[in-house]
Amino acid sequence: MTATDVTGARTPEAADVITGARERIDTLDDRIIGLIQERVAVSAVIQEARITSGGRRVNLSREMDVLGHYREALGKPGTALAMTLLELCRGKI
Ligand SMILES: O=C(O)C(=O)C[C@]1(C(=O)O)C=C[C@@H](O)C=C1
Repeated sequence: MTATDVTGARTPEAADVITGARERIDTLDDRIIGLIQERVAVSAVIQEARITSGGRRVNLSREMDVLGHYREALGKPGTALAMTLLELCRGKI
């Protein structure tokens, strides 16, 4: 397969742009995944402390703040993203 086939571009110049930009996206995705894993670990510390103290795993008022933060930054899809992050961090509720 040629670079144009793989990228869907119709010219070698466009294929070069796409190939370079995809490398940057792959690097960004690796960083995003690393940050998500870090968030999961920090969230686990909070939940553990709360549960050990006799509290509940989930704190809905804080989740509303997190959802609002993402919605303000990213719009409606931000809410869906935050819900997915919360599910990764505390499991399904
Ligand atoms: O901030 C907390 O109290 C947390 O437990 C962290 C966190 C989160 O991952 O953002 C996870 C579970 C809670 O329901 C609320 C928020």
